[in-house]
Amino acid sequence: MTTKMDNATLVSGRDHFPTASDYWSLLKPRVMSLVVFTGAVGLYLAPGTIHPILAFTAILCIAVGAGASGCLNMWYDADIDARMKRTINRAVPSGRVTPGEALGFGITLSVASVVLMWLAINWVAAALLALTICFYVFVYTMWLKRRTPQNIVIGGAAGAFPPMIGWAAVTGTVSLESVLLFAIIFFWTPPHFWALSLFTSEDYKAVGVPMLPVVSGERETRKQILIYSLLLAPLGVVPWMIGMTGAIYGISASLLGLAFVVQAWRVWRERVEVQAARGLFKLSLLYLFMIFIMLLVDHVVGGFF
Ligand code: HEM
Ligand SMILES: CC(C)=CCC/C(C)=C/CC/C(C)=C/COP(=O)(O)OP(=O)(O)O
Repeated sequence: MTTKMDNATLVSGRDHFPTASDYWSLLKPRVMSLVVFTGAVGLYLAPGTIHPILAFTAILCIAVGAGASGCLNMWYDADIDARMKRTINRAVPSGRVTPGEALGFGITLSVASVVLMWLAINWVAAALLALTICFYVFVYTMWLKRRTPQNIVIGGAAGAFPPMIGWAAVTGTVSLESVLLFAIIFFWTPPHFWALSLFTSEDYKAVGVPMLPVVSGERETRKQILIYSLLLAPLGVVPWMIGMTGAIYGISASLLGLAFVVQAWRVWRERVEVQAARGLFKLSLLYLFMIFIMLLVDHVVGGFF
């Protein structure tokens, strides 16, 4: 008896058609949820008003554009993802989605998100979204990731744009406040990623990706993590200092910054101890989430006084 799967194999030469969940996984949904959240907060904080349906559309465009760029990243990196423990089960290297399907999906969603942002919102937000997608795909993924240990610092800028996109969706402009939100994520990204790379550097080494611990060693990475954390902590408080937020945010950001520096210091002192690095990676996610939550809370509560 011929089963459904046998028929599929006969027709296509493969034993598995991609499911909706395979396509969903191409959007890197967990990572992108925080990206989209920072974009939504940028939109909410921006001065001015936007119709709720347009606000929803703008956030949807950021989500789809972010997911699409993650998909193109996984299409391009399928060769190295297939040789790393952390990524071997991704949809393309495991064969659940063909490279052609991933490429088509990523391009279609990228173009759709930018065009919709342009038509429904404004050209500044659309241009910033297009720039972000191109930065992640061309500058980070295709150019810097495999060439320099500064890949994260320069290429990581892509992940910092979403609040500026959200802000521009309301105002049609780029302003000091939105650049400040960009800067916070920009300085957050190196410690976020290098903490992780301290305990996954063997993978990167095996596939020849020049992440900082692979090229400059663990000690230098721990030093760089501490330096960026010392820059990030005060930067996180600047929105309060320039009067963009109130004390609720200012005090929260100070405490979060302090916790970040203390953990970065532990990573620096405890050398090969992976627990501290794992702790810093987790704290980095909590830090960024809480910073943006507190921006929201401060804005909402501040509005009552
Ligand atoms: C070049 C910049 C960045 C690099 C290289 C990077 C790298 C990574 C890696 C390798 C992971 C592990 C995820 C996995 O297992 O697939 C991760 C996790 C994560 N990253 Fe980043 N990241 C960057 C920027 C960002 C940005 C800008 C955000 C959000 C604003 C972000 C949010 C997250 C989240 C939420 C997770 C946890 C996902 C989970 O629980 O599986 N990352 N990051
Ligand atoms: C709106 C918009 C377009 C947003 C894009 C946001 C963005 C660039 C986020 C970067 C997030 C990320 C997971 C980078 C890791 O790439 P990697 O290839 O080093 O990680 P991997 O090894 O897990 O694939």
